Amino acid sequence: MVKPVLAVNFKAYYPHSFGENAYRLAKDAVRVWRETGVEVILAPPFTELKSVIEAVNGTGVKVFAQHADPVEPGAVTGFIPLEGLKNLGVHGVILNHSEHRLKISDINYLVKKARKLSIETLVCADTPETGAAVAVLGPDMVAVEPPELIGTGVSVSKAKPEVVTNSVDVIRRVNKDVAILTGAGITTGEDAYIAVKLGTIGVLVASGIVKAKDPYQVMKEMAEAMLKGLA
Ligand SMILES: O=C[C@H](O)COP(=O)(O)O
Repeated sequence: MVKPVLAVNFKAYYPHSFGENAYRLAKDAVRVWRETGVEVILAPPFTELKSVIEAVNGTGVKVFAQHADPVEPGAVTGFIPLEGLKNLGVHGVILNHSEHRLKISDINYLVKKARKLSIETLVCADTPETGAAVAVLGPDMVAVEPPELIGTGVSVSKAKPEVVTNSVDVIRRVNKDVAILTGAGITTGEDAYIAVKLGTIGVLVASGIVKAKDPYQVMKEMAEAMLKGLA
């Protein structure tokens, strides 16, 4: 059976995403990975990458940066080249998140360069059509997220299931292999269950986990629901 993907974007919620909270979230994710075997991806803020990488060291949990800049290392003050992320030990990078958009030419540059550096790419898109446009570039994963539902707690899989099914449809026409994720408003196990039932392989979640009273319970519930959905 193909493993479902639980990708957790910490964003920059304060204090939830920082310091001891980020470390604890990473340890909770390791527990969920051990107990369920789902593919868990964590995307902490840049400032927490090192501690989260240490927290998951020796496990199957992957750590992604939330963004990278389309630059070569050098005189680029404040920019983040992929080489720096590689050096830190990240497994992958999120590109073109709705809150940090990139031009399509820059996504192309970063996807190709990341592949050369053995860094996985999770490219976000706001519509099924944009999802297909970025899938053509050959990333490892595409997440389609309607921006109006992000952070609302209203799940795209329930409120706009046609966005999910259309995404699978148009993305599969141009790329047979890319992993397709559902994102925006995913909050419960049921939201994640519906996302896989609609044809995607996992979910990209932020507030529903990061701001939860018990992030471990929510991650576990989502992981188990997706396993059930794919069985
Ligand atoms: O990267 C995560 C997405 O933007 C979804 O955010 P959300 O789960 O808070 O709606």
